[in-house]
Amino acid sequence: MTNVPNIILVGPMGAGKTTIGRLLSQSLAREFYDSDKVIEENAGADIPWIFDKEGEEGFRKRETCTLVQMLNHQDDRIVLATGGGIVTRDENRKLLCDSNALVVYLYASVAQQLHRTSKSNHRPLLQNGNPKATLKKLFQVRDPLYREVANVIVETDSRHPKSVANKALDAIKRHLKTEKTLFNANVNR
Ligand SMILES: Nc1ncnc2c1ncn2[C@@H]1O[C@H](COP(=O)(O)OP(=O)(O)O)[C@@H](O)[C@H]1O
Ligand SMILES: O=C(O)C1=C[C@@H](OP(=O)(O)O)[C@@H](O)[C@H](O)C1
Ligand SMILES: [Mg+2]
Repeated sequence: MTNVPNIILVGPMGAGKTTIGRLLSQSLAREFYDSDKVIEENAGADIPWIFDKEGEEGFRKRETCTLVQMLNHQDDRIVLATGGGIVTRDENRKLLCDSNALVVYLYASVAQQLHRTSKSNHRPLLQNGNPKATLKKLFQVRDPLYREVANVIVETDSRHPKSVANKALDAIKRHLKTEKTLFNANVNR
């Protein structure tokens, strides 16, 4: 599938962006990047450390720089998994919408987000207070923002990662086919 543009995955914590992104990159024989990992490599420190020393604002600045860096990537087309908060800055949403990338929103219910994030402690926003209430609050604010930037939405609840990756690939192909049909219809008008 050489005609598939850069693929960028957005969605809440625990939607499976990192996991599905890696699987998609293998299916498409592409480089895989995770914006959180790139931020950590650039900073020489992990995300909990960045939140602790620079606050969320410091992390968001680094996240925007990383998004710009990844969108300017000169190599072959890539698959990029983002962090769940990438859509919170207007600037980032504009970057995503103005890019040629195909943006996939991996949807997960709050119950699934909670279940899938409960096994790890590397997400600073879920370390204090009530994780369920936090995820619910974030989802209310962010779900419309994910929808605003997405070309394709893939539901991930009660599915194995491999079937979600296959479902995403099918949805991407369908989207590209529709775009091509619309383009041809306009050209032949
Ligand atoms: N579709 C899925 N079904 C079951 N578990 C999943 C699914 N997608 C991801 N997971 C698991 O959920 C956890 C969080 O996934 P991750 O890819 O880190 O999410 P994100 O990057 O969106 O925060 C991991 O343990 C992963 O193995
Ligand atoms: O939702 C968020 O604001 C965040 C999500 C995390 O990434 P994942 O969505 O991959 O967990 C990471 O970027 C950071 O902890 C903040
Ligand atoms: Mg991730």
